[in-house]
Amino acid sequence: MNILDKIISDKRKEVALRKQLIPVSQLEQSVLFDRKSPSLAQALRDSDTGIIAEHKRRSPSKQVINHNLNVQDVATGYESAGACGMSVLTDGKYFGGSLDDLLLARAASNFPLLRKEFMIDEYQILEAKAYGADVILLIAAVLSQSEIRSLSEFAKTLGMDVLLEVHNLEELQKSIMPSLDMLGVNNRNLKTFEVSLDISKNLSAEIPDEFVKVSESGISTIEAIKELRPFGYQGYLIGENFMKTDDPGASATEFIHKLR
Ligand SMILES: O=P(O)(O)OC[C@@H](O)[C@@H](O)c1c[nH]c2ccccc12
Repeated sequence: MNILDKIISDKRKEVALRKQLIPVSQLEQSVLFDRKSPSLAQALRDSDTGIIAEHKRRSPSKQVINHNLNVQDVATGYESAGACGMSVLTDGKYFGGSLDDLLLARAASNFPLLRKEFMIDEYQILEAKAYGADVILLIAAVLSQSEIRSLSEFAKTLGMDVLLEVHNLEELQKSIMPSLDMLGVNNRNLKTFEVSLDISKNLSAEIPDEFVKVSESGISTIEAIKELRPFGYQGYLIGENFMKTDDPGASATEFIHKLR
């Protein structure tokens, strides 16, 4: 079993338990449930820098990235840096995150928040909304075409944006559908952890223009973004490069300033 299969098999068990713990009716009572979600796709279209900054304490590929930060400080730091939005890892077992991280980020900021999670069930989308997310991630490598369709259409009924992540042409071709807002190309292979910006470069021409193109993972320099821009990318998802520092907000501020 590769790491992605393992994560998904654990996730199925986790979601089954969560459903028993907190019923949907309770999620729907969250004061955040009726909040209007700002659009990350629109923020990226309107931006000349396009940074989505991520909160990630650890990962299966890098082990510990940073365990000494306060997620609220990171959120305010990223927002004042001029990031278009923030991605908050909520998986606990492999990434050290939680839904409480999302809630705290929400309490500290007003910009679009992405729930970074391995989504397999509508229940997780309801959780995302209830804990203050505006955007969900769907990973084509672990979902069938009909699952992508039903999950993305469900998110749209809640007024959320959908970022669909692919890593190869086959995943992209099965996924293109009108209920998606952004197409993200993950430069990291989630099965082997190998990273290459060529993945974004090679797939860009196959992404229809109506979707905002996002390049994800392994981006740590201004040069990388300048290389990717001519391929039509308007969004850049950056985690480790900011999170490995003592002050991710300050690091994002400097990065975004240099991009302008
Ligand atoms: O830390 P990086 O290399 O800048 O990567 C950020 C983000 O793209 C990465 O965390 C990510 C992309 N897709 C994912 C899916 C699940 C978990 C994590 C991810």
